Amino acid sequence: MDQPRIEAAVREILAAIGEDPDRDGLKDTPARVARSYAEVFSGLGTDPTELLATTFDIDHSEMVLVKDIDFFSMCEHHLVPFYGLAHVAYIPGASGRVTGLSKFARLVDLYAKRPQVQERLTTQIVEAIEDSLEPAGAMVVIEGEHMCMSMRGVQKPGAKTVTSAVRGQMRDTATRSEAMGLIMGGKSR
Ligand SMILES: Nc1nc2c(ncn2[C@@H]2O[C@H](COP(=O)(O)OP(=O)(O)OP(=O)(O)O)[C@@H](O)[C@H]2O)c(=O)[nH]1
Ligand SMILES: [Zn+2]
Repeated sequence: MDQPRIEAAVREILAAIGEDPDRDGLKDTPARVARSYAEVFSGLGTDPTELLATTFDIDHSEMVLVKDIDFFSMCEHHLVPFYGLAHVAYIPGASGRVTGLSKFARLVDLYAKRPQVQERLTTQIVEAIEDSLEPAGAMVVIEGEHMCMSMRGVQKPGAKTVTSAVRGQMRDTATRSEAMGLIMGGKSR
């Protein structure tokens, strides 16, 4: 990431809104924002296949659900945060490939830490699971609150956007409603 370029751009924005970028409270802000963006956008250029490369042979052919994974992302339209909970479920496939549970949370972060829209975030996670684990089925559900809808614009704090992407056997009505029941029984922000 080009940190000096971010610093110059932030300095320019501060000047453009009528602030004095050299006043005491703001003089370190461009560098702080540059460091902060390096963190917030650290998912750019990272490869999900590496993340899901560690797999084990565990004899389990039923659904595995990792739910209530906190995420923070940045709306690509307004560059303000959207955040909430991601839920990831899959049914191991014929290959028997199963990965460590933490990898699903890492996968959510990998795609969240980019300029995003919630629909693409949802699809990218499910597709990475499909490609790497070749599961019999997979499902990702994301509940997000968008700051661009609360602090500005339409100003509706608390409005939640729910997106889902469902593949393979997870599309079966009974399996899908079992997963949704387990997900919705949990915490909600
Ligand atoms: N589909 C989708 N839309 C999003 C997401 N995040 C933000 N948006 C929407 O992107 C839209 C951008 O609309 P524009 O009309 O181009 O921009 P705007 O004038 O700032 O829109 P308002 O937010 O309505 O003030 C808005 O309706 C946002 O609510 C997302 O993850 N998915
Ligand atoms: Zn937005």
